[in-house]
Amino acid sequence: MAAAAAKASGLLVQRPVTFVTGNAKKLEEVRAILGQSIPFQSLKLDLPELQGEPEEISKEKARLAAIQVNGPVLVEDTCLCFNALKGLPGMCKWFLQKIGHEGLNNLLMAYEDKSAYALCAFSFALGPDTEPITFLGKTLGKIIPPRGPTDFGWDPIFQPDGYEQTYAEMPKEEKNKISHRYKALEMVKSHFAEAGYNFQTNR
Ligand SMILES: O=P(O)(O)OP(=O)(O)OP(=O)(O)OC[C@H]1O[C@@H](n2cnc3c(O)ncnc32)[C@H](O)[C@@H]1O
Ligand SMILES: [Mg+2]
Repeated sequence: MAAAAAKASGLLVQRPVTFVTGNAKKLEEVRAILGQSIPFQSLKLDLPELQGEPEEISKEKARLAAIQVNGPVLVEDTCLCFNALKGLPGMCKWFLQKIGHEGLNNLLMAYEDKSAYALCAFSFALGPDTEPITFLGKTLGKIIPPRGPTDFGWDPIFQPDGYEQTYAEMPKEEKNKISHRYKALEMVKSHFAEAGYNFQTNR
């Protein structure tokens, strides 16, 4: 709706888009994936670790971020989901911090099925008074004992289907071509192109 309105009126949005996250590694990937395609500024803010369905968490993050920024925001919520556990643990930041890579492997010890998926839900809101729109990206893979650098979340224990390397072992450019985040951002890009937003980059 908001997108259609923006297009129909050739809406010039008086503010830049702000990507809100407390996670520097996410920001790095979003920058690399978007390049110059969507100019944005970033704001480091620790939004609450909400519970619920990924799409709903992401939308709520966007609502909270739009209130703080009082302008257009982009946020994302990412989770690692185990098929044997019917999509759990869903993974919030604290869960990973407490249980660690080994704990996550142990969770699956009792199951033969080690398959999993990484799910990324981006949400975009034009401002505090508009309903956020959500874009999902999903990459299938499996959970393995950790391999590779440990600087980004659960990357060392997630091996995408069709690859012999974990996300952590892959060159960044490779991850950014197949990742859950990349797929969701492709949809964000299409939406922005279709809506024809014209964001002002200075206030
Ligand atoms: O401020 P936000 O954007 O919420 O940043 P966050 O670090 O809290 O991020 P999430 O709640 O979306 O993510 C939950 C956990 O998943 C981790 N994570 C997110 N994306 C990841 C990726 O692409 N690879 C590995 N771990 C990731 C992240 O480090 C957290 O520990
Ligand atoms: Mg979070």
